Amino acid sequence: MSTRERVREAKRIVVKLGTHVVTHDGREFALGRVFALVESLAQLRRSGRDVVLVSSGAVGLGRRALGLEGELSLGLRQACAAAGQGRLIALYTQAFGQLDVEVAQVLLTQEDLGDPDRALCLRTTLLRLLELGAVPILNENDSVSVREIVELLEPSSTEAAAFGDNDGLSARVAAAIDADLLILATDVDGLYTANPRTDPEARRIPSLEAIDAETLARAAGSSAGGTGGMRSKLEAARNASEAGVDVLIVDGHAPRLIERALAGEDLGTFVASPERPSARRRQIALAPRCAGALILNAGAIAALLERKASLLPVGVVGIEGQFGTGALVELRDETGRARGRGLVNYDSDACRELAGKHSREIDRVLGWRGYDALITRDNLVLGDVEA
Ligand SMILES: Nc1ncnc2c1ncn2[C@@H]1O[C@H](COP(=O)(O)OP(=O)(O)O)[C@@H](O)[C@H]1O
Ligand SMILES: N[C@@H](CCC(=O)OP(=O)(O)O)C(=O)O
Repeated sequence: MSTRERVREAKRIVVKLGTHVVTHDGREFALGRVFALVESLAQLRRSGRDVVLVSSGAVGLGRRALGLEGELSLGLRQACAAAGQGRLIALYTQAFGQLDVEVAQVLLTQEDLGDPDRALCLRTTLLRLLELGAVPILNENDSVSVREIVELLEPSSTEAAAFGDNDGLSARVAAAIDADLLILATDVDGLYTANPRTDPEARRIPSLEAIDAETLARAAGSSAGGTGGMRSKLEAARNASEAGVDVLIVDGHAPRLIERALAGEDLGTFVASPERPSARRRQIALAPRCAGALILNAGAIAALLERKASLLPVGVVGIEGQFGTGALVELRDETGRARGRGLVNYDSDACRELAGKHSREIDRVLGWRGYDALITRDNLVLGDVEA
């Protein structure tokens, strides 16, 4: 599957908005920009995709509310985060609520993500929220976070550097919930050959196969008020892609950013995950049982085997069982022989309505439109797998 197709087909998406996307100058809420992004994300959610938002901005909003100017000590930053976080989530709750999408706040520390029990609780909480149609909104729990204290005490320690900010947090969350795509929205449209604010010759790098020491060396410095800088985005991108998540670094100020990114437009820097197909294939092949079955005609079987195509509704002649979106189903030919397995993009009722139809009819048949395929290529495993 090409880069563009992978982005287009992403079903579970984590979007991280940096301080300079959420605010003007690190303190004033960027109402128009954020509400436009909320509209796009609500639309994604309503189209059946899972959306998790990681939003910075608490310190900036709190700083404004408390009337604080200039450099802030760690204690004051933590106090600002406490004052700003409530305002931030209130704005999101209002905005998503106007579009009939519920939100749920989760505040995290790096310790939460490092502890297996707490990480499992987090995964379960997020997956339940997604099943319920909500958009979880995450931020680091700055007021109790010891990360920055570690950084202050040991500024050069590699451990301190490994404790990222919301870039690192969003990468770990994306990995924990098996997200397909992580969008890091910042104030620059991707990684450049050098910092574009200081080097007018710098050129954008549209995609990266691997993030090595040379790539990391290109990224230094953050904009005033942000904490991570491009380097922390690249480290986050490396961690996420190693865990099977594709990553897109984009300019959060660009109009209709989410729609254009998901349409496959060349917008920022794309970091493809080399792991994804095999990790996903293993998961599908090894799952103990299927929730139902799709019966395919000969043309569909040939398309899957010979053209490595996704499974379109037009090639499906029957459905067995009741299952939800994302369930694992068996694929059988018309003689009843098992030919593979896959994770379905539609529930069994929708599959029954769509069977035998052309993908262009999905809107008309269902009254809404998700994916063109019933099972996308990445979520298919063909050949002998246990039924
Ligand atoms: N090679 C590079 N390419 C792009 N941006 C870079 C590069 N090196 C450093 N930067 C800086 O990284 C900044 C983005 O990081 P940051 O300010 O932390 O964003 P955010 O607040 O969204 O997390 C850019 O504004 C830019 O000045
Ligand atoms: N947790 C902090 C943001 C920390 C952070 O990661 O900032 P940024 O690098 O701008 O995404 C806040 O809400 O202000």
